[in-house]
Amino acid sequence: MNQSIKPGDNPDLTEERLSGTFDTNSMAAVIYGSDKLAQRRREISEAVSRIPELQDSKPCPFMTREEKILEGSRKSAILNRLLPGLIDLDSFEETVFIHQEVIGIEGHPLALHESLFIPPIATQGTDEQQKKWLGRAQRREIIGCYAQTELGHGSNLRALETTATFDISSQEFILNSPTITSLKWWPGALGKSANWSIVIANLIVHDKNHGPHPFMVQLRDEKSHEPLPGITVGDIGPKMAFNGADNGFLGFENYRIPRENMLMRHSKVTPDGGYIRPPHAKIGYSGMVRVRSRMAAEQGLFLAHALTIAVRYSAIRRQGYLEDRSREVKVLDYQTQQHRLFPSIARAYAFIFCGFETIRLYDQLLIDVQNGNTSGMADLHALTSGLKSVVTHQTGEGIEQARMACGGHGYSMASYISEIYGVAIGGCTYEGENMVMLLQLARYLVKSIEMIQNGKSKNLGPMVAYLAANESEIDLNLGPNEYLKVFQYAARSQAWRATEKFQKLRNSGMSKEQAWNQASVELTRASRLHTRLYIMSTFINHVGSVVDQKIKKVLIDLLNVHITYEVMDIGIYVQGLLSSDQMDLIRNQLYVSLETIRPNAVSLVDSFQISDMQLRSVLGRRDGNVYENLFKWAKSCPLNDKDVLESVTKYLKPMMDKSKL
Ligand SMILES: CCCCCCCCCCCCCCCC(=O)SCCNC(=O)CCNC(=O)[C@H](O)C(C)(C)COP(=O)(O)OP(=O)(O)OC[C@H]1O[C@@H](n2cnc3c(N)ncnc32)[C@H](O)[C@@H]1OP(=O)(O)O
Ligand SMILES: Cc1cc2nc3c(=O)[nH]c(=O)nc-3n(C[C@H](O)[C@H](O)[C@H](O)COP(=O)(O)OP(=O)(O)OC[C@H]3O[C@@H](n4cnc5c(N)ncnc54)[C@H](O)[C@@H]3O)c2cc1C
Repeated sequence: MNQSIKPGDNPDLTEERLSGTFDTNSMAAVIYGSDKLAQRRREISEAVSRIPELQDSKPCPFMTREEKILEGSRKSAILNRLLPGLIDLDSFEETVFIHQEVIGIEGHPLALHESLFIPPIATQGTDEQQKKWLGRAQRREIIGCYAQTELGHGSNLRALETTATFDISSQEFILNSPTITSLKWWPGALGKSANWSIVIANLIVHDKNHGPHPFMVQLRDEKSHEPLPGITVGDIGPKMAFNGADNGFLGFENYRIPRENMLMRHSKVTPDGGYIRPPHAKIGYSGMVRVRSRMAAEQGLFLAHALTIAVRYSAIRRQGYLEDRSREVKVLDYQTQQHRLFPSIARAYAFIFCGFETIRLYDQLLIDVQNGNTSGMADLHALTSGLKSVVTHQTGEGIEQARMACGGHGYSMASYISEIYGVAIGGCTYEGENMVMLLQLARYLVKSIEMIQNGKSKNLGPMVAYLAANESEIDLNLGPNEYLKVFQYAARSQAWRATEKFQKLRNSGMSKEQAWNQASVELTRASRLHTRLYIMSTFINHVGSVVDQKIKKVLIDLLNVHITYEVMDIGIYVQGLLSSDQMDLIRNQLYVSLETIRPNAVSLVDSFQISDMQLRSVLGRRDGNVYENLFKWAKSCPLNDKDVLESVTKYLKPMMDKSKL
């Protein structure tokens, strides 16, 4: 049963919910990993909805940037007081969720505090450093951010210019931004809110540059909040979206911090200027791997937001006719609309399933690394580099399709889809620009193929073992595992094609760097296919593990949408494997699977259980009563406070009065 049905709802939406074949609470439990987690989300939403001071003071699209930051800060402060009674304070998921629910997706002063400031202290700080700062940060006595990117450098960490030079005589590091391009640029919450930051700077000891390292740096006075002497800091201005966050700039001029402020769990500088290397050269990058490992689930949820809006709206929007000329049809009945939306529903589920898997893998890696075992770092770096790139790109595409699926009203901020889009596509850039991260994964794929070429296939990890197989024929009786083989074929042949191109260029005498550059489009294609294969196989495994038969049935239907759509989408890569008859068969299976999933479309998006408060969309309202609320929303727009605006009295009226044309 669909748990969203309530009296007074739009009957078209109720009809859809009654046609669903499964229990949406049970599906939510599968989506969020357990009945308890799904239940906690519902309880938190419910509790928040009963607290008047946590409600939006007005719709976000009617707020200026200053109002958004003020509103985010107001709610953050109230939440900090109320959190102990509302959530499990030890749960990162619940903390993120409640902020999302109460403040929304446009960012807020603490947006980076939990995800990029606290984790490096907890994982890269020594026990004493944790004792000194972790409690203060968790109680929010200080607000932090993560300052790595510079005005002139982001993707290439090795070119960062900020320096932290060790001064033995005073036992301090001296921070400097030697050039305009070395100004830190972009860190969220840095602009106006944070008073502390993790700063990534080149560690220089005895004139030797040891590369980027993390430092705990106080930026502002804890009483006055004024920037401390030697610090230049401010906001970088409005962005495409995410304007509730104050992304900032930061410069240092001979700014001194104690030696104990370098995070020293892994790399160390001793009082006499000795440098102790970390157990793995890239361990300082692990904060980024953590965020990337969470991005698939986050992005899947952004896509889920847009689809909840578009699918619900498509069920109440009537336009045009099919057979019955007496009543217009729901636009959701058009095959084109289904083709536009249903494969994205499948992707949202797939991304969330993958996302919870990579979060689990990261948590395991963290335990391993704390125990001195860094052997899993390269695998997870490669996997999360590809995943963040593919998922953010496809999420952006899916959200834009959802907007177009809502016609004209999709373009209105009342739909809220443009904000969701703007926030989500930030992910194509932050935590590593997508092309750059695809090329990181490509390094791993090329190395794997070189292992096969050197007769060491048995050393390949399970994720790349398929690169050594030799599939040349596929049974026409296509089930999920045959689709997987088709995808393996595509990913394998592209990985070999790209590697061989790189090797050929090398053998022609080209430098490694030039050959890599000349092969890079092919290499990124290989990375995308590898990642899409991983997403598909995780989806198949996840559905296989579901116990509830009604849920399993609909997830198999959704999986059929996914596998047929994905294989059609990569048709060009499987021409050598599949005949045109087989391609036709798959195409027809896709159309059948769209029809099969149609009665469950609304229930599938309802199962994400995104509350109206969190969705902030007039079009996506749970009750489907869109038109009267669109009219209310438009009337409440500040432009309608007066009938005659100054723009008219001051300019247009005099122009019309004087016009001689
Ligand atoms: C609905 C729910 C919403 C929830 C709510 C969300 C709201 C939404 C919030 C928005 C929040 C935004 C938050 C943004 C926060 C930032 O954006 S912070 C800044 C992030 N910046 C980046 O990601 C920079 C990207 N660049 C890099 O990471 C590095 O420069 C690169 C690309 C990895 C290259 O590093 P490099 O040191 O030059 O290394 P390179 O020579 O390429 O490689 C050397 C070896 O190291 C290996 N390696 C590199 N990195 C690693 C690693 N991490 N681990 C292991 N090995 C590694 C390589 O694989 C390579 O191995 P081999 O092939 O040699 O075996
Ligand atoms: C919303 C948002 C929030 C952010 N928050 C933070 C934060 O909190 N803290 C922080 O430190 N930073 C933050 N950032 C910065 C972000 O991490 C960087 O912008 C990102 O890492 C990309 O780096 P870049 O801007 O230097 O891009 P560039 O590297 O300049 O990219 C420009 C183009 O060059 C290409 N390119 C670059 N290098 C290569 C290469 N080696 N091979 C092929 N192509 C290449 C890219 O693919 C891209 O097409 C944020 C950014 C955004 C948008």
